[in-house]
Formats: sequence, structure tokens, C-alpha cells
Amino acid sequence: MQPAISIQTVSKTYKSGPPALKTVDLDIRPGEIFALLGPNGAGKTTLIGICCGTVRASTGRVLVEGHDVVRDYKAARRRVGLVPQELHTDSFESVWATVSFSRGLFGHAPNPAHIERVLRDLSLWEKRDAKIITLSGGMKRRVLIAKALAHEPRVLFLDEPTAGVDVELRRDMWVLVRRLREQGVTIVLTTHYIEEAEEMADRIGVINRGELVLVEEKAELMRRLGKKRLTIDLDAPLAALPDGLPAEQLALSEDGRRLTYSFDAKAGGSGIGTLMERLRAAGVRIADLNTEQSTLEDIFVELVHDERPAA
Ligand SMILES: Nc1ncnc2c1ncn2[C@@H]1O[C@H](COP(=O)(O)OP(=O)(O)OP(=O)(O)O)[C@@H](O)[C@H]1O
Repeated sequence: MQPAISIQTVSKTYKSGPPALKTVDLDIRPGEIFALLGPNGAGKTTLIGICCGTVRASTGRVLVEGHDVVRDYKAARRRVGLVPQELHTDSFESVWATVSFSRGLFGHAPNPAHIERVLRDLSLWEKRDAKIITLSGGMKRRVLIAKALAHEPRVLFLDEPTAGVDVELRRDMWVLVRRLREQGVTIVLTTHYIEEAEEMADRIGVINRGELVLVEEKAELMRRLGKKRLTIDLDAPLAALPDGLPAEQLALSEDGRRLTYSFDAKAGGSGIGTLMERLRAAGVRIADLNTEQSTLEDIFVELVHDERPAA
């Protein structure tokens, strides 16, 4: 199946500074919701800009449903919608005029019924005659989304769609994104909110310092989330792990006072009962027990650990 977006050996170095994007290869599948996670300055906006034709790649190419965003830019751009991070919609135009104009920019014939549907979906219908400048920040963000949807894009890029918005708008946004997906629209979103990626995404990509360090199905990541750790504080230090224990799942701390047992919480039995019996049989006395679960946040922090750009 032809990818919705095919990013091929794309890199970017701006005139000043180090490479903003090292070589990235990534296919976005038709109809999926792909969440791009990464710390500030990781290269998310740059990558999205290259996909939408607003930033020129230094190397490589991007195809949108087979159309090169540079060589065949008209066909490519018609297929993508971009909801940018910044709100620069302080216009004196009405909501209706602004959103309809956006559709015309892409060479589409007017379609009032479509514009009405988009405005209604975004709870903007009542505000259709209001001037943009009079709207609240949350409403302006809704207008940005409406503008991006006005020309019925096949792929929608949302750059930090819920940064700084209230809970209600965030919920609305999630509902809208799901509805768009049901209509066959492919969604690529960047987010700092890990729970947003958990909630929304089919696949997750983590980008750090211009490098795509992980691309994985969310379900697979959630399976990893199922990993749990049991820490066992010992009455007396151990010099080494006693025989007969599952060594591959156990780690002994340097001071010999703590055992850490890792297990997959979702893979049936935890093995804790057996472990306890074997510890008792080996004469190991336990002072305290604790379990903790790793989260997507832990995985994310580990991936970008110590690699954040200096402030
Ligand atoms: N127009 C530009 N000129 C020079 N450098 C730029 C430009 N745009 C971005 N950069 C640099 O490229 C790197 C990647 O920036 P980018 O905006 O793509 O990151 P990001 O992951 O979207 O960050 P954030 O989460 O803060 O939006 C950063 O070091 C940034 O300073």
C-alpha cells in the first residue's frame, strides 16, 4: 500500500547552527494517527514543515501520496493540511470568510456545505460572523484547524494542537481527530503531552536532537508499559545472587542490599510466588517489598535522557 507520507533520507541544517534534522526515513501509513514526541528543539516542527513544503529539506525528499512536495508541490500541498503551533490569525475578517478563503487558496471550488460542516464540528458555527480578532485564544485555535480542513486534506498535520488549551478544547480536539480518522484522514501530530500520545496514537515516533530514535506501535509500547519492577530490600547484604533464582530477571544492587525483579505484568503469572519460595529456600530474609510500573513517560525520559540541549 502506498504510504500517505514517505519521508526519504531527509535532513535539514539551517543556515546557522548544528543539523536540526539528521537523516530521517519514515513512512506514515494511510489512515493512521502518528504521534511525534520529543523535547523542545528536537526537530518536530522542522520535520512537519518539510512534509508540508514550508521548509526546504537539505537532503532527501518527501512524497505525499506519491507526490514530491518540491517537484510536484501543487498536488502535494493540496493533499495536506497544517495546523501550526503559533496563533497568527488576528484578522479583521469573519470566521466564515477566513475559512472559505483558505479553501480557495488550494484551487478548490467553493463548497459552503463543507465549510458549514467543518465549522459545526469545531463548535464555530455560532461564531461564523465574528471577526477573528474578537475571539478567545481557544476559539482562534479552532479557526486554525477549520482553515486546515477547509480544502479537505488527506493528511492533517497538527503541531502541538493542545498546547495551552483548556480541558474542554483538548477533549473536543481528540473527538475531532478520531472522527477525521474514521473518514480516512491520516493524522500526524506533535505533542509534549505523553498522555495525549497514549490516548490518541496508533504509532509513536520519538525524535531527539534531530534523530528519530524510536518508531513503534502504541500497542507494543503499552506492552512494554506492562513491565513492572519489584524491589526487595534485604535484611542482610548478599555477596552474589543465590543459585536457583531467575538471574535474567533479577539484579542485585552494588551494596548487596536490594534485589530488583523485572516482570511483564500482562504476560500471565508474575512469578513472584515462585521467587518468594526460592528466596526463602535460599535463606534470604526480606525487610521490605515495593512494586512500581514503568510508564510511557519513563520510556520517553530514558530515550532522551542526558541528551536535552543545553538551556
Ligand atoms: N528558521 C530557523 N532558523 C534557524 N534555526 C532553526 C529555525 N527553525 C528551527 N531552528 C532550529 O532547529 C532545531 C529544531 O527546531 P524545531 O522547531 O524543529 O524543534 P521542535 O521539536 O519543533 O521544538 P518545539 O517542541 O520547541 O516546538 C532547533 O535547534 C531550532 O533552534
